[in-house]
Amino acid sequence: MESSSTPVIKIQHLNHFFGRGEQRKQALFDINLEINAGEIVIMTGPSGSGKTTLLTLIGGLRTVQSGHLKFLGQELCGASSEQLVQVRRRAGYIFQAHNLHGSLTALQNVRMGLEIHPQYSVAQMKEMAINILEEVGLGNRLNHYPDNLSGGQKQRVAIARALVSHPQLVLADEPTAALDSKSGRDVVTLMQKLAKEQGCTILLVTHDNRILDIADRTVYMEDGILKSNTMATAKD
Ligand SMILES: Nc1ncnc2c1ncn2[C@@H]1O[C@H](COP(=O)(O)OP(=O)(O)OP(=O)(O)O)[C@@H](O)[C@H]1O
Repeated sequence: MESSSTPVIKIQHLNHFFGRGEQRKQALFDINLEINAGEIVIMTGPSGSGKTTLLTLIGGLRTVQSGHLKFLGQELCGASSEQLVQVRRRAGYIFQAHNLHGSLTALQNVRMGLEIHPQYSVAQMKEMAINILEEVGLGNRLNHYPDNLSGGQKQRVAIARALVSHPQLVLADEPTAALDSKSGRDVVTLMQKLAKEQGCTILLVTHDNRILDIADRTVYMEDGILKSNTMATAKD
């Protein structure tokens, strides 16, 4: 068991490269970052600055090549594929394009978020999926297919799917990009509320200046370098 003071994420001297030979290009340069349990951290920065690369490395979706990246004490540099699978089970993901399955209902999409967790029975999975869909305000849309939901509703299904298994870390990449201002705000407020209730940590990449105030801390990336790491001013 890791102690409660172990950061959820601890990154030291992380570098990342794409391509080989003459095409080889460095995308991340000596990244150092710690994220603590329960924090909401927003990552901003221009297009191409390395935000998605960093997010996918943290989530075990890409191989860590150089430096140290610990997820709940587990070193991901040199981790086996089985260890990476374990990491992915402990994180929830929300992307800009919600990535819902069009042929599955809202309820079935959310239940999928539990299918990699063998400890739950079919009945438990259904109950947990219904409960979280009710929490995100979609209790009356359980059997709707994504095509019959608005953008904001689809993103709420994606949030429900990411959070249904109570992950310790939620990684969100531009979750409001496809939404109008009001829906975008509603979606992040909901993420914030659920994360606080579940005690989970959120790392959210965004260009959306309207939602920066939900962060406990903002980190800024530029040209593959983590340029600033600022605590938010105290919220009332
Ligand atoms: N699969 C890849 N192969 C080669 N280069 C890549 C790959 N993915 C990203 N890159 C390069 O790495 C750099 C960082 O890209 P990344 O997608 O992480 O930036 P970003 O900050 O998330 O950008 P955006 O805000 O546009 O999503 C860019 O120069 C990009 O072209």
